[in-house]
Amino acid sequence: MILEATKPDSDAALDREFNPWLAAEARFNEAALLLGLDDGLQKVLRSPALEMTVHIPVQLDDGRLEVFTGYRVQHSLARGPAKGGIRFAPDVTLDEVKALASWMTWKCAVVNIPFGGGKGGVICDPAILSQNELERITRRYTAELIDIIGPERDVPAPDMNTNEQTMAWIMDTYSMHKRTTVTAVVTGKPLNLGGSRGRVEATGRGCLFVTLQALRKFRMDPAQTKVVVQGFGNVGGKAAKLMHKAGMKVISIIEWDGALYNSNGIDPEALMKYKQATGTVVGYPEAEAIDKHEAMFLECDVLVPAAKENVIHSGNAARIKAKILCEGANGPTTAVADKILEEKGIFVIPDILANAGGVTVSYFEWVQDRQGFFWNEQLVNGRLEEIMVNSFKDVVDYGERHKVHNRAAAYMLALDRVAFAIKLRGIYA
Ligand SMILES: NC(=O)C1=CN([C@@H]2O[C@H](COP(=O)(O)OP(=O)(O)OC[C@H]3O[C@@H](n4cnc5c(N)ncnc54)[C@H](O)[C@@H]3O)[C@@H](O)[C@H]2O)C=CC1
Ligand SMILES: O=C(O)CCC(=O)C(=O)O
Repeated sequence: MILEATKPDSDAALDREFNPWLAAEARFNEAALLLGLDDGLQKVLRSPALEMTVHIPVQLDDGRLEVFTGYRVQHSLARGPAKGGIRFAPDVTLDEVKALASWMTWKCAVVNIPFGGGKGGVICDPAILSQNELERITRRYTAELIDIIGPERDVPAPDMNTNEQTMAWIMDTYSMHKRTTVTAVVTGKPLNLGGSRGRVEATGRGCLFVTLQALRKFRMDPAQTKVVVQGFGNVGGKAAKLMHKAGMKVISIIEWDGALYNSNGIDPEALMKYKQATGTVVGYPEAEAIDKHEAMFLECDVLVPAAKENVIHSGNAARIKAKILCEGANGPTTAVADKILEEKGIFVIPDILANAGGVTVSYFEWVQDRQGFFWNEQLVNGRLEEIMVNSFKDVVDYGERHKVHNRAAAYMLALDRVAFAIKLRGIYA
């Protein structure tokens, strides 16, 4: 929601600013220029390797036949199989999936795991579909992708409105076609179907690890740290829970239908129980209701946008008061807003670093499936912490060395790693 008073000048400017593919390109261009990446490599990295659109006929519960449109984009395979989630939402577009796929390429490179980037989406509204309808959509979508996915090719995972159950259906459909059980075709599966311990909390836990590093850098005490979280789903819900456990005060939670405030801190586990019971955070008795459009601009130390793209834009970035922005969502900040945040001196932990805990534990899941040997949660979390802490240090040190902000540093580091792999493989000769 953009407030009328803060709308950018024209609808065309707004469209440009909010188009995720153009936003991804703007960040790519900035990093490529700073790196002095040659034109040929820029061309290779600029466009996705593969864009697939499928139209999926599915019978609805009432007998009607409906056709749903789905996408899978593989942006780069230079460093390994494509990796990235699948989202179900009514407003999915090919440009959005392309942007998300390219962000996966850079994200996997930032945390230095052996994957390229991919992403998928199906235009549908899970809120009005039954479980049976969702299962039929998922299975038919998977069947259409059979030739392009696989443990060595492209390994999907959950994203918005998809979950362990969706991954189980994908694994089963793929396995039926291959006539053997192939657990490593997707990650984010249920534990007893080849899932990894720690995956459900991994993205939020990764947000915690990088936030703790930022607090340490600025000599801030977690016990004195006030946090605002937007989006109380997988990423935001777990990040809030783990930050609360680490001693921080989660003073506000913002959801699509309302926001909550308590200056003494909200207990995210109690709120999650309330949300599971009622379907909403609205009406939670241990916090006061506040304006959901204003909550992001509260005085706080850490803001965690963990809902969707483009929530921080040219019309509102100047109003952010947080000292640290930990981007749990993909693309929550527009490229134009980057400059405003930089001028304000806000320390941004960019999405391709901040939310990389999810794909990191997905990598661990893929490894465990292929080994047929499963790790305990302590080992998963310990290895995740090591990767997130080292990656934070890599990005921040790189930025300080090259005198660029953290997002540019993360992109430069990632582009450099992917370009190096391309050169080594000799694709670019
Ligand atoms: N699930 C994962 O492992 C990863 C997810 N992400 C990104 O994190 C973001 C959130 O993903 P998940 O938590 O998985 O999705 P989710 O569907 O579990 O949670 C999203 C939450 O945001 C809320 N929300 C939607 N619109 C909102 C609005 N306008 N204001 C406030 N809240 C709103 C929803 O009600 C929901 O509770 C997405 O950008 C996703 O791409 C990034 C890395 C990994
Ligand atoms: O776990 C994965 O493989 C991908 C998660 C994802 O889609 C993301 O990081 O945006």
